[in-house]
Amino acid sequence: MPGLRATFEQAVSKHLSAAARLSASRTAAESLGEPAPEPAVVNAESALAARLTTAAAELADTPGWVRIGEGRLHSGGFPMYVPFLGAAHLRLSTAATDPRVAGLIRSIVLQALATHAAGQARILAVDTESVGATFAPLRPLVDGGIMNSPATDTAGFTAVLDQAEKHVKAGLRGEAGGVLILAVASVPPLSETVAARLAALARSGIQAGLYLVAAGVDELPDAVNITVDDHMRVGNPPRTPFGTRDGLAVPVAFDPLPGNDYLVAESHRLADRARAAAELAFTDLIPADLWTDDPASGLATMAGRDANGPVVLRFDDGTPHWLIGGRTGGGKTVFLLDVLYGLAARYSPQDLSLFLLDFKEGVSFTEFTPQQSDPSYIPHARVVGVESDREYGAAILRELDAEMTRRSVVMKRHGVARYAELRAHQRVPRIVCFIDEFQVLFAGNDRLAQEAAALLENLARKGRSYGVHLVLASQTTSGIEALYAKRDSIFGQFGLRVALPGATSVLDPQNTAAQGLRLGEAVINTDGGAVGGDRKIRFPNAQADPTTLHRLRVDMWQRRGEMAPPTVFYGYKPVHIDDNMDYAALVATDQPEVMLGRRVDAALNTARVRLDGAPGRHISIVGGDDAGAQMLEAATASLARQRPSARYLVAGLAEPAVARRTAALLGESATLLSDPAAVAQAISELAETVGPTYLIGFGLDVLNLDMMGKKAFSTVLRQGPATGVHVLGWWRSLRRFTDDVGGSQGKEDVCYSVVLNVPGAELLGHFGMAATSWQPRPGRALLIDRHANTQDLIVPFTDRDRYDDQLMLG
Ligand SMILES: Nc1ncnc2c1ncn2[C@@H]1O[C@H](COP(=O)(O)OP(=O)(O)OP(=O)(O)O)[C@@H](O)[C@H]1O
Repeated sequence: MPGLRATFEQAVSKHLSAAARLSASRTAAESLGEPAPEPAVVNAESALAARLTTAAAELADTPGWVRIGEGRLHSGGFPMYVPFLGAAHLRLSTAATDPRVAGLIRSIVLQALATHAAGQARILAVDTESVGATFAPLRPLVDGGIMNSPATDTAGFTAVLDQAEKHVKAGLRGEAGGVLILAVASVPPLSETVAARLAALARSGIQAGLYLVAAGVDELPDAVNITVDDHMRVGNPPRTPFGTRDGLAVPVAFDPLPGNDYLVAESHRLADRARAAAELAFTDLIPADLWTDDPASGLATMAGRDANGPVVLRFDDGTPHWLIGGRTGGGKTVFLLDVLYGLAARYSPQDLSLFLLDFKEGVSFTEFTPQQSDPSYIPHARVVGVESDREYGAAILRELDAEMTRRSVVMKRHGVARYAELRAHQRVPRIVCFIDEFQVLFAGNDRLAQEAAALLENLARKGRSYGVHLVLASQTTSGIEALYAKRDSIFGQFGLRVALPGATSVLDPQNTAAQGLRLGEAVINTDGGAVGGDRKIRFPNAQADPTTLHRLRVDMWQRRGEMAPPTVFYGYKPVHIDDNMDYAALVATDQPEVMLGRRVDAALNTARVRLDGAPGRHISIVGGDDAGAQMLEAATASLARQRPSARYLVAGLAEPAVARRTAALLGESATLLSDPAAVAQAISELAETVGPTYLIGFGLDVLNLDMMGKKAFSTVLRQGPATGVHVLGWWRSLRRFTDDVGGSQGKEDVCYSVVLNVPGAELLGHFGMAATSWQPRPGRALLIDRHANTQDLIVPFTDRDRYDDQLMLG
């Protein structure tokens, strides 16, 4: 029987130690009924030995074979290996309540892990009759995430069967990564149902990457049967090269039990190895070729890996929006960089747009904007807002909402209903809008909060059809709960949850998967946070590899073509008129538009108001904040460029230094008046003047005009614009301003007001209801246009130094 001989040789080749090899081969030949090799036939024996040595070397590192003990031959022993992973299950007739069997199971588990590539094999342990004692020395495997906490009761055993079945199902679909070993050290008497489940697992396991080593069970299909009494006997292994019908002819002695220290140390080694293997490098997340993926059916990027392999996160119909939670310092910035670089590398800027908003000092988006020190940036970014105002957030949401409307019009025209179909007609990008500390949008529970909630809800509901995706993140429980409390219906749209260390409420309250997460780990749940839908991943630290990051960014930036840089809003930065492109472009005109600052709208337009001949064309700046003086200076500078030959009367009643600077800027066309009486006199003359003349009033509240003065001022305000006379004045008190314009009768005579640090409630009398939600804050102003009936948040033009000082102090 040459086949039998060959197979036995193969088995033996695996089993023999170098020392035993020659004598074992002689015995092997005997056991096959062949004539024992003549001691004299040294040449033949040497030839066999050489063949065995070669074969053994080839097989030495073959994963899957495990040593169970020492095969006993007449003339000595040899290491006894049996085929396991990749070939068969193992059934031991006695449970691990027999310490020798317990030792064997531990040994098999460790060998199975050791002969597989790190991270490629995992253990599901069951030990109901010894309360898990069999696996106790292997505890580091549990901590390393490659073994479960052993099931010690029937319920636990059932749960393990569920998991094994899940693995088999995934394996049969070709989706399971790695090998799963179901190590049953002991079980309670099996009910018929449970026995049938175990048998079914065994039958389908081998083709699906599940292997059982089961002790104390009566039957197991496709298993190498090992009968235990004084020693072991290896029964007929199925589908293996082991030959005889009765199994292997040699008895097998148990190996001596290794010490606990060895088991613990080996478990640590394997766990560490698995951890190291689970560690992806940032470069593993980035595809070899840039911008080759098609966004039609969704966006996908690799975020990290778990024991089953790489974990890919998607924006698609199943998980159109994501919700991320984690404490400060929990790794959110790093996780986001992984994801955003991953996406940006896969999809071109024509196929993916990024809108990035941050409402508190959190994630910084320097990678997405040109910096002075590094002009390269990720060209997918369309909007970047850092420490943004709620108003800016709402403006961006409105912009996205409008984009959905635009897309819906095109889709209707083509009679299609899905983004993928729209792409067949028009190459519009998918949009990912990331909002950090999104709950700030809802703060205040005012009109703006309601609008933001409604916009978010609409985007969350309809976004998937139009290729618009939201990623909301928060560091606080209350942040996440704010979303839930706002509209339950929004919460449900966030199918993909990412829990980073310290995350509390992104997962279902019953779901404890995020407990004990460490930095660099996250729980990914694609089932809306429900228990059981979790994958615990490790993600690489993008910041640890700045060189690669930079190279990738420069590469993308150089390919950006016509792609314009994003609109950038740094909420904490002052804006200076000298940096404003519109200011730089001003030319002389008799229809001047005075520039006051930057609007907090999606396009971050310059805030400008027209000073033409229509009634009310004056500007009041109201509030004690000395930003008022600086804004007036900037406004005057913008006016001077358009009206270089006009007359300017500069009243320096407050902030005299700024007033002087302003007069100096205007040159010969300016008259600086520092005395209230002189200013009052000038006003009465203005009432008779024909323009173009501008009164630039620093601290008009000082005037305290008498009856005549008030009358003259009213005349200037009411009739001035028609004759080319306009007032640009700063009042440090609202009361003085309303008084100077003649109370409610004069309200309409000044149609533009910029309110600084005057609380909204105080504005009611003069400006009406709409302005009362104004909350004064440094670096912001409310621009009220009475005639257009608008109130808009602006960042007023101020001096650079002032805010630099403040920032340094802060
Ligand atoms: N995957 C990782 N591997 C190793 N270290 C990490 C990983 N992710 C984060 N870290 C470490 O944790 C630190 C904090 O991470 P990160 O800045 O991303 O947190 P954050 O949640 O954004 O914090 P904050 O909101 O306070 O800025 C990083 O500087 C880094 O040292």
